Amino acid sequence: MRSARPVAGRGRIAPDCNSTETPMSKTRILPSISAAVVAFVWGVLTPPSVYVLRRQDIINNSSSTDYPPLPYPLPTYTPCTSSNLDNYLHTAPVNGLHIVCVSPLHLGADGMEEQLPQSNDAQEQYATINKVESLRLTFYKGSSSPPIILQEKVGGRRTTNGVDGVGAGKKGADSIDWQEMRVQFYAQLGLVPEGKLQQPWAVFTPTGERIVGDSDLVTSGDGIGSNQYIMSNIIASGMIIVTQGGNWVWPGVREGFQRNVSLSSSSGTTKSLNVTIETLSMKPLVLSIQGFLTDEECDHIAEKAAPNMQYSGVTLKDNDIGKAANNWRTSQSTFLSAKNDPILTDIEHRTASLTRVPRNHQEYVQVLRYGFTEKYDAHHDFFDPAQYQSDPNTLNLIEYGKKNRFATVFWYLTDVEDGGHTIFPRAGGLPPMMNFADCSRGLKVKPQKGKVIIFYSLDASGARDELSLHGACPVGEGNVKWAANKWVWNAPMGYITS
Ligand SMILES: O=C(O)CCC(=O)C(=O)O
Ligand SMILES: [Fe+2]
Repeated sequence: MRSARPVAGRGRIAPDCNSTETPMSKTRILPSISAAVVAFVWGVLTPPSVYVLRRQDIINNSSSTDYPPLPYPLPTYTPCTSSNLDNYLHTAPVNGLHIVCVSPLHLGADGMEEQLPQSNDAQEQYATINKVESLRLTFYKGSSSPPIILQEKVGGRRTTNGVDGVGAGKKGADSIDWQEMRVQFYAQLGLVPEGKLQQPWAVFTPTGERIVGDSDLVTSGDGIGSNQYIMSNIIASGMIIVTQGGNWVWPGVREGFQRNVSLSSSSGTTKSLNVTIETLSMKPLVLSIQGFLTDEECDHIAEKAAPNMQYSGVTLKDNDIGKAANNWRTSQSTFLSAKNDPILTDIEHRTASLTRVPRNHQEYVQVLRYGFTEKYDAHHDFFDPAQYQSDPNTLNLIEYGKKNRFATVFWYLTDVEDGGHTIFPRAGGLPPMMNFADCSRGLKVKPQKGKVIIFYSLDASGARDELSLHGACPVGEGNVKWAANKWVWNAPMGYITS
């Protein structure tokens, strides 16, 4: 069952087509790396330094000037206070999940560096975005604390007299070059670029809105996707999250951790929904959300699927070719398209909002029905290319491993009184199994109508998580379990386009 981790590609860093800077080269990266080493040693040898905020009259000035609004909304400001950080930091490093705190700075009238205000007040935000000349960045590699806190400053563009931010040089968000900041991210967080088997890393707000990805082309001007857009969003957000895998992963924090999250509706037709995401397991990452689906929605899905349910297959691995699927899986299933079905369409949008992964990464929903004794032995939802070497269709689909099922959003459509648990037999790092039908070990999730769980088959770095092994335990007498798989890939797949 085990497989090699995808080898991260080490391609060149694509220069931004519209950048006025020269493409990055080793000569630019090397000083950054030395700076990173110094910063690292500094960070390890000294306690985390708290930047001392110098009061400045800039705060008073900010209301006296009217700054024009930006042509896009800015994210909510999340200050890196210890209580906010508590919602993102882990006691052990998480592979591929990083936190960066961003403080905007400028040189005050006295030539001293000053921290600019950050808040949710629009005028204050615009003032800061117009005045910023450099940033102080605090890196939490692996989103763990303590101890790796590094401080780095990204300077503003060089001005005519060669000093950052002084004289006739540019001010404002556009004076800070995303390309330069990107180099710091590579150096400080140990990121790897997009490669044959690696999706590009990406930057998000703490609520999972994507700001920019490493392979994004930066557009010119000041619209969405421009340098100004990226920097304004990063500054306004205050805290930002970087995932090496390029897709949002809700930080699990610890078992039992609860996070309140607001979900957007599909097209303004339904009201938004507030849910609580609870961490059931850290390894693998399994999250649970009660009341995600209404009873009516659950019934609608099961009724719609019922006429087409079939005892059906699994994608056979090389070693299993010739074997019948009911060796492992005795349930019935069918795929449902949401086309012309406003209820399903709405749930797909809600699922996209819940995962913060766009809807075009989803497969059609696969509805499942288990009668008495029916089950699905432990398996992974990802495809390990090593196990599909004689299946060119699967290999092409997954691009030899660059693309894969990333997360499963599993919808429970009925209550089940006896049996029918979803089981994660390696939860917490338990050893590999000998008997894949063993329902006696690991984390067991009881089916409850309207509840969903999210489990991540790929970790935040994009690597396949062997611990995401899971199965469905046999259903007890007199019970029927209806449920559904909403598989979310790590890249757009073209199944769902509209
Ligand atoms: O029914 C369950 O609880 C899990 C089903 C499953 O893992 C699958 O269909 O891939
Ligand atoms: Fe599964």
